[in-house]
Amino acid sequence: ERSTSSFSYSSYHTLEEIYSWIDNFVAEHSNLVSKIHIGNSFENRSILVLKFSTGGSNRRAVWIDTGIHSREWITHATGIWISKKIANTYGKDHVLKKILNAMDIFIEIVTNPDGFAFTHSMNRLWRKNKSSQHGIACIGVDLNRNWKIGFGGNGSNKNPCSETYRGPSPESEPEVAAIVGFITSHGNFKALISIHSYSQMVMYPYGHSLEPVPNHEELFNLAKDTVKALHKVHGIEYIFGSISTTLYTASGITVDWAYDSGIKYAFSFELRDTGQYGFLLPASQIVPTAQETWMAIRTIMKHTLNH
Ligand SMILES: O=C(NO)N[C@H](Cc1ccccc1)C(=O)O
Ligand SMILES: [Zn+2]
Repeated sequence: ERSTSSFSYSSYHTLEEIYSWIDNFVAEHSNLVSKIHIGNSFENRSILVLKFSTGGSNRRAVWIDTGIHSREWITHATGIWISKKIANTYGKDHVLKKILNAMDIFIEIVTNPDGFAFTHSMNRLWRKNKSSQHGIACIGVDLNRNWKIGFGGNGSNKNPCSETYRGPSPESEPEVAAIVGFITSHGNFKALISIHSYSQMVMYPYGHSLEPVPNHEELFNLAKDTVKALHKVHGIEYIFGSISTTLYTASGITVDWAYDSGIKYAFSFELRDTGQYGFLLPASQIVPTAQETWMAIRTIMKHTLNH
């Protein structure tokens, strides 16, 4: 379509529809939003990031990624809705105004484009990317096991047929290498939120070890405030804590790399629901889920701004 006004924020969309929405959205909000191409996927699709900035140069930055696991469709839909929310309200939401006067926000909506296309074409429950290796029959690497901190540890799998296959080496996957390159060369990211579904959780490092991170008390309290802000919107209950103690050991994950790279406010969300629909969350829950997730993200950004 020519504009985002005909785009339904309460529906799930294909890769093509999301990419054309991105172009329309940037065109309609060019004073605040720009599109950055940070790399290409294994199957050579563009990897795109939205940058929200009111000026300055190399300001402190917040990173948000959705869709690293392609079947988690509620996360892409949430990323789209939140992008529109930021553009629509940064002039009147005083907290958001303060955040954007001092920091930039980067949102990568389709973090695993090849896998996402595959969930529309062949397999709705595909999780991994679509990389292949000569002589190996099974396809795809779990992009939440390919990061270099903790790579190869317990909680990741060396079998290419596994859903948590870590890949041949750290950052072997272009979808991961693109983010590592971008965040590392930028050098001023202060917070990262990697968004998954489902289980309704707000979690922080480490996933690869039971050892608490140095600022674990601060992260515990911030996670508590975050789930409280989320609950206030529609009464949805989230649990929170470190990944390894709240869920299980997971190695080579996004937030452990981010934390180890100096991003002290690194979180992973698991959105709705708790298993009734799981990855097949009805489209009727997109807007409510995005509304409550926005208040959670806003809480973390506000804390980052003030610390
Ligand atoms: O896959 C999902 N949820 O979609 N989550 C689990 C647990 C998790 C979540 C966040 C960070 C690390 C680990 C996973 O195995 O990756
Ligand atoms: Zn996931």
